[in-house]
Amino acid sequence: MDFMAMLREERRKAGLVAAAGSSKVSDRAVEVTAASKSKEERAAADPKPTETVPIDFPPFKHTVLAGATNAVLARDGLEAFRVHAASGLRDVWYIPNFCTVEEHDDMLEQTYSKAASWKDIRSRRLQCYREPEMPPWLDTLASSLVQAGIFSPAQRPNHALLNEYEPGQGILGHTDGPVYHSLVACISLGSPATFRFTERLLTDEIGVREARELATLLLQPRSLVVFAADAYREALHSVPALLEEVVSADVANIEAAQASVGDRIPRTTRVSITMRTEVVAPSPK
Ligand SMILES: O=C(O)CCC(=O)C(=O)O
Ligand SMILES: [Fe+2]
Repeated sequence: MDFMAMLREERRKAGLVAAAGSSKVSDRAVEVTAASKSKEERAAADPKPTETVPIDFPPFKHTVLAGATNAVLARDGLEAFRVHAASGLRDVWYIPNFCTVEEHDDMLEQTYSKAASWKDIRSRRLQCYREPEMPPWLDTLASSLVQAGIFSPAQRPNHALLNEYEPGQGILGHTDGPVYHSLVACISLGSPATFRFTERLLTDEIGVREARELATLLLQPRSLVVFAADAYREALHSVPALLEEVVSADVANIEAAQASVGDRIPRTTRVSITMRTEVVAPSPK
């Protein structure tokens, strides 16, 4: 498929992704709901919580992620990791080495374990989990994000979305929407990739003028990117569909990502884990 056709396809699919991201029940919950329909009907008068099915992931070897920068994070808070974008875009943080190599490999092993349930879309593959059906390893990640002070205990992430991108795949500019609190943390596994913020145009500006680029980041494996507030609400974020990254001078986190202008980095498979907090807890059906 040529690049323009791929973009058209991605645009068509973006609606489906948004729908998948905002649906109130996971695939597993749907299966459980369908299988126990008559039981549910009987239980209509009996407001017992719906039974959940344990997800049989292999044991996760870590109780908390212990990457080298976490000590700095615990001592100084997120401020030390703020991305200073020339556009003035605030509320984006880049944390290199958020997990160790061993933790990274363990998370990839969990991602590809037999218990994982993938949803295929044309432009990439997804796994989507939400409490109370979060696999133990993603629960550990949620705890680590609270321990690191990124999420407050009251807004512990209750939703995990895994995206797998093959070389040449990406995600078009989008916002994550009001379904979640306006704070996202995304850990990268496997390939490095560019992550870009662009201006969110008003309806009457679309097609009239080009959206401004607000910040380009290079996300290295084992890093965590966090964004919130205006970067969440007023900017679109995307991962360009590339076969190779060419690092330019406007990469806002070039030092923290330990890259140099002109570096060419071929894309391999990348898995991202996006952790968010749904505003309203899913109500048992
Ligand atoms: O893969 C990424 O880094 C971003 C994923 C993303 O934006 C999303 O799932 O909403
Ligand atoms: Fe997103």
